[in-house]
Amino acid sequence: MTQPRVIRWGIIATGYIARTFAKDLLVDPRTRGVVDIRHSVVAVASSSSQQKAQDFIDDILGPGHEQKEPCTAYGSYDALLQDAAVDIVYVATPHSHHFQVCMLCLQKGKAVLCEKPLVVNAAQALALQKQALRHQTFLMEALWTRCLPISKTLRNYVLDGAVGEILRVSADLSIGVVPEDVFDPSHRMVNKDLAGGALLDLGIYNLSWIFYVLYNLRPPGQRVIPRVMGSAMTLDARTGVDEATTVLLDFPPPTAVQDQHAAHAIMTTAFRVDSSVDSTDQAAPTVRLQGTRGEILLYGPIYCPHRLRVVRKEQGPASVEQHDFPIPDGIKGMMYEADEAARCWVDGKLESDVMPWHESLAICQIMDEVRLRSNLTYPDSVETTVYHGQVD
Ligand SMILES: NC(=O)C1=CN([C@@H]2O[C@H](COP(=O)(O)OP(=O)(O)OC[C@H]3O[C@@H](n4cnc5c(N)ncnc54)[C@H](OP(=O)(O)O)[C@@H]3O)[C@@H](O)[C@H]2O)C=CC1
Ligand SMILES: O=C1OC[C@@H](O)[C@H](O)[C@H]1O
Repeated sequence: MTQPRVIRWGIIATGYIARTFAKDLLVDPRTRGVVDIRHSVVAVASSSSQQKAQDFIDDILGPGHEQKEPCTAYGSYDALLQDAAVDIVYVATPHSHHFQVCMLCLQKGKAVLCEKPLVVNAAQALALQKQALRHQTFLMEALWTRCLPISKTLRNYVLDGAVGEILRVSADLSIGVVPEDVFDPSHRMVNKDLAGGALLDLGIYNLSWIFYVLYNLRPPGQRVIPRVMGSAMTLDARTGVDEATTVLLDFPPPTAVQDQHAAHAIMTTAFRVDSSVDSTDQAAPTVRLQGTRGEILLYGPIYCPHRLRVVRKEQGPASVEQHDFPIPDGIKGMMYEADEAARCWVDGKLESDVMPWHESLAICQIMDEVRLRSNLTYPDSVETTVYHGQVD
């Protein structure tokens, strides 16, 4: 049997999600039926200190781990990018730093999987994509939800026309916290200097689901960028980022296609209310796709829904199909996006069809317009498209 191709990852930043991602990365790929590739963490960089990177390595590769490849700790992001052993870099800094760090990675010829949102605005997304093209280097927004098995199941139902033409999508991600109690003003979730706020941090998932169904899964000639028809944004009194955002989108029918209708989408995201306060089986769906012949419903937090139901209206109650997607203890599910990025890189692709550049760009354009309507801006140093050529 052929040996799996080993993908050598460099991890940039050592916070919460970097640790979670690295742990998922090291789960034996055969446990999910993957035999063509295997992931290895060969370098970790912290902007704070080399010791912080070393502590991270000691944690993820501590006793019980079988990785054969050595892993180096770096005290700067730049130093990691000089390491020839690194094939692909996972960027896990706050939003404010994605643009500069990714530009640097691409300049050094390193493939990049960057945490969501890819960048802070559409101009930055375009500049980054030009940089990837110039250096012929892979770039992907780490929208992990798109790569989960539940998304593939949903994709098949939509493409099979299981519920007819989908005319409305609604998605909610609301986390039910009192921001003043749980987020210090310096916390990345509410800090303007780190490009915090509900829209960029949470609303990106809602937009991703909406775009997946009403854009990505349509044939290329039928993809239309939606119009923002309305939005409401409540700004955090302490820091000025948004703590609640609602957006109404209109996807006009493509002019070249007869008998196709407009589709509407509604996204809601908020800190103070919960997507569902009901933790029983009766909880409301968090993503709802309404079609001409029925609906597809997702349950659980929209970044990782655990249940999918398909309800076909003309066949009565017996037509309900349900699929559950339990995630094993100790795993979040981020290895699926790593598999996707790794395979694209092995195949010499610059982008992934699952999360293509034009879609990351289109989603940034929507977020820009929503922010513009409510006058939410980030500091110039965060919104800039001027690449400094280095990262502090
Ligand atoms: N996919 C998912 O489910 C999730 C994704 N995310 C995304 O991951 C990214 C990081 O989030 P998260 O890990 O929660 O954030 P953390 O605050 O836990 O970690 C961010 C890390 O970035 C580095 N960093 C560099 N500059 C700064 C700075 N000025 N202020 C703070 N940290 C800095 C630090 O690492 P060091 O000191 O080592 O350089 C820090 O530990 C965001 O894009 C977020 O949207 C977050 C949570 C869940
Ligand atoms: O990406 C995310 O998903 C889960 C949320 O709790 C987190 O704040 C966010 O960054």
